[in-house]
Amino acid sequence: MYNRNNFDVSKYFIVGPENTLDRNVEKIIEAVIEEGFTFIQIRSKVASARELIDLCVKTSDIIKKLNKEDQVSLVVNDRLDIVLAARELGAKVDGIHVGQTDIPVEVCRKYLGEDSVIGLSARTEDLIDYVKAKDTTDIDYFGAGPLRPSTSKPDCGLNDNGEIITRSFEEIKILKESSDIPVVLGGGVKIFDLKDLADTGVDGFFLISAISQADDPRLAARNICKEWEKSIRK
Ligand SMILES: Cc1ncc(COP(=O)(O)OP(=O)(O)O)c(N)n1
Ligand SMILES: Cc1ncsc1CCOP(=O)(O)O
Ligand SMILES: [Mg+2]
Repeated sequence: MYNRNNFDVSKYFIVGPENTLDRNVEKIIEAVIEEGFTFIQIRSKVASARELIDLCVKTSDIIKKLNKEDQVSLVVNDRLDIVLAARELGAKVDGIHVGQTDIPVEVCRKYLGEDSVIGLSARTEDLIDYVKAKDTTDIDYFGAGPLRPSTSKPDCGLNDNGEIITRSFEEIKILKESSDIPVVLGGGVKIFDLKDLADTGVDGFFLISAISQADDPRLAARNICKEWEKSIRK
């Protein structure tokens, strides 16, 4: 029922109510899906559990209404409880995205089941080591980055000295070549990065602000999808 055997991380939009400049989150999600995005992550560090569950149910309804349940996957950032609660209310939430300090992948797999999508993130250089040393059986894709400092996640790429370490396209290419599961890259990604990103061979990009803070999110999503498709075809 969930999309584990059939998901596309190529055009991956992350959003929560704190990202949209007070504009309606569902409307932006609907526009982004209509324009061609293939993967949606609900992520909020401020919304209540009820708000998150409600947003999951509404997003699942949008995907269903657009008849894209097989083409567009929906996951929740960090919150296993929200995935389970939204499913209980009938939403098709395909899985979860977790990072290094979140609920372990094995625990997510146990509660979500074999057909759920589970993404894991870490800094690009840590993932290069991770793929060599660890078992990736329960992980369906890697979220890596950042490419640039991210205003949506200011701690992304922060090292122990308080510096933001961004990743070069060359490192991203090395990660992609060493990984046996899909790699999606994000953190400060803008439309003008897509060609270089596509050239690294990564399976997709993820972003928040390039769409959620754009004057016209629908137009931004359309242009970003077109640019990615053009870039991977070259
Ligand atoms: C696709 C994707 N990649 C990376 C992240 C970051 O996850 P994490 O490091 O756990 O940080 P938070 O997003 O929880 O602040 C992500 N969410 N999605
Ligand atoms: C969730 C997340 N994880 C790593 S960077 C990031 C935020 C990306 O947002 P933006 O595209 O606005 O930099
Ligand atoms: Mg997390």
